Amino acid sequence: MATTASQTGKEENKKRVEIFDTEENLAIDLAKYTADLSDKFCKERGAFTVVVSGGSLIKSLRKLVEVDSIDWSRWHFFWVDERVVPKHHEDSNYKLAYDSFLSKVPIPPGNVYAINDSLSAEAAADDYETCLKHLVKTNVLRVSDSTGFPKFDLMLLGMGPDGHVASLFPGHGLCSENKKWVASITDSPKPPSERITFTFPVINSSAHVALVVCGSGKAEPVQMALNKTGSVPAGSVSAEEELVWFLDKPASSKL
Ligand SMILES: O=C(O)[C@H](O)[C@@H](O)[C@H](O)[C@H](O)COP(=O)(O)O
Repeated sequence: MATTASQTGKEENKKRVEIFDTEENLAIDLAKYTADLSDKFCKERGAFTVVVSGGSLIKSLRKLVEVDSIDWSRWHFFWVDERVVPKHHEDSNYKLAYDSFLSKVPIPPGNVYAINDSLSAEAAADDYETCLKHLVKTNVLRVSDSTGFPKFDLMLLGMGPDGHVASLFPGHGLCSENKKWVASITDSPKPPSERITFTFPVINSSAHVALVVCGSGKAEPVQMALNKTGSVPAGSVSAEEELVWFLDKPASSKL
């Protein structure tokens, strides 16, 4: 059972907060939310562009693999950030998503866009950006009319205990990067230190963003992000259609 903040009049334009008694119920609702958007975009444009983070978000996608109605052949799958390690390294977000999700659903392998793991962080970021620009040219990926940045249909993001999203960390200069679509970082405070990450203009040009946050250890940054009582990167996340926060009770305990 979820409590929607919009029922309490807290809804701001294009932002909704859903609070769940358990992570299990959150995962069930997240699967339905994602499947509904997949149906919508597959009907509207014959494709569905989905971006995931690493971390515990992938575990919360487990119920999605049980949804029979999804047309996986239309999915195009991306990462909002990735560690610059070999694809099958234990720190790889590709490996994390493959083992828990991609290996269980029939998304065409050519529609799964992993980084080129033979490149340096900087070259891998440029290479990923080139890949996105090609997908814009071939109309797989839309561009936002208002920002000119790529407009993914759905981003499914986690948030760190310091309020970071993707690999955009508090106080890091990358949080204000407003030209690049994909940037590299070599001093990530969360190991491993070398990563690539989408920038905020790309994240915030998404049609839909789901910020999935569980556990009492994140209650403080959730409160800071939602009540604007402090600046954490997650507080800067927005979406062109709708941003939905999926919280379990412990993560919402300071709201
Ligand atoms: O590559 C990464 O490290 C992730 O993309 C990162 O942004 C993650 O989403 C947060 O750190 C939350 O991770 P947890 O949910 O596991 O705390």
